[in-house]
Amino acid sequence: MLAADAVGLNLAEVAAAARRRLDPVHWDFFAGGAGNERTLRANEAAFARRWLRPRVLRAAGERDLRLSLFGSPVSMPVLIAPTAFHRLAHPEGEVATARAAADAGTVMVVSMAATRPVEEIAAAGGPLWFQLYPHADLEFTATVVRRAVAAGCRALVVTVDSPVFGRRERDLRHGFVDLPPGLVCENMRDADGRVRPIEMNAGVGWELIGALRGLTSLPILLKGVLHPADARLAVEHGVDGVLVSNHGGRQLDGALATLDALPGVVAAVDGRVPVLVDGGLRRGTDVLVALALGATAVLLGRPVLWGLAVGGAAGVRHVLDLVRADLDRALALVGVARPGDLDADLVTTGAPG
Ligand SMILES: Cc1cc2nc3c(=O)[nH]c(=O)nc-3n(C[C@H](O)[C@H](O)[C@H](O)COP(=O)(O)O)c2cc1C
Ligand SMILES: O=C(O)C(=O)c1ccccc1
Repeated sequence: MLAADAVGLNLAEVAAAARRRLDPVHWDFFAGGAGNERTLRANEAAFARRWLRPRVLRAAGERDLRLSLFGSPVSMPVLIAPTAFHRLAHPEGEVATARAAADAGTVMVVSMAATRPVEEIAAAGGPLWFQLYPHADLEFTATVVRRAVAAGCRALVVTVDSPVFGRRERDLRHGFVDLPPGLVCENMRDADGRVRPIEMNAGVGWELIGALRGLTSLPILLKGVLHPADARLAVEHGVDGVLVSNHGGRQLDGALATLDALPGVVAAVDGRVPVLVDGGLRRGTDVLVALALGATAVLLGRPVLWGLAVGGAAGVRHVLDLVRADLDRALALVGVARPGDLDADLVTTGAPG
């Protein structure tokens, strides 16, 4: 274990420690967002606008954070979001992240842009889900999906907020356009073993869901839904879960904060499938607010990268442990034992009433 004071008492301190260690170009790649980074800032700011209105004398007793998601048992409703290029943060890359997820008893969503082969990531422990960018070449997509399934991934997370790549000015300033020599997207190999470039696909429509259904019987989650109408369409097309996300502010700058999008999506889905959310969660109390507003679970993106940069698997574990302890304490303080028992009336914007 890492000494807490060497890594940070909270995620902001872990971020500061990571910043001291990382190449500034890589820090900016991880930390940055699209355009003016309005959406990047809005994700965190949305939590700061919510206030908790705890209940007292509820005799809630010991907390129990466990739940099961699409057949994967998890020790808490906090998962690891798919993020690209973990070897820029630590030489062991995604394998270290997976070991921490397994130790903490949660799901790691493996990015299609991972820098370690999915088989090696899976050998470090599970459960894993696999994130997919819809590729124009369905045969190539099929190759990638078959490989992820064979490695043991238990769900597909299809990212739909990226018909084109967001414009990230920090990366443009640095001229950071690709992985350094020696690192590749190991899971982008086609049937001949050649590494394909990550491609965005602006030509894809709702027929994608049916096409993916033809490739696998795994649960399919749609990542990057903000509009209630799309949430409704997703359910009508038979997706198994909806992930409210604006890609951590890295795609459409000006997109609303995910916490502000969440209630509309939750209402549209109306309990038919689980709704997950990511973006700007930095405290157990943020997790609590997202769950109270209707999320079944949340995902962490950048904080996991900060932990990885600071201490490899132990650093990621530290991040997950901090959030778990913080969530447990926050639940006790609002008088709730199980995340599923949280209610929206525990959260207010501070308006009178
Ligand atoms: C460096 C970085 C790389 C990312 N790579 C991917 C990716 O490959 N696929 C994807 O669906 N989302 C990707 N995301 C978005 C995350 O899955 C997630 O939506 C976002 O980071 C959540 O916000 P947070 O970082 O504020 O927790 C990436 C985010 C970051 C910061
Ligand atoms: O999705 C991202 O945000 C991201 O940064 C990325 C970078 C390279 C390949 C794929 C995704």
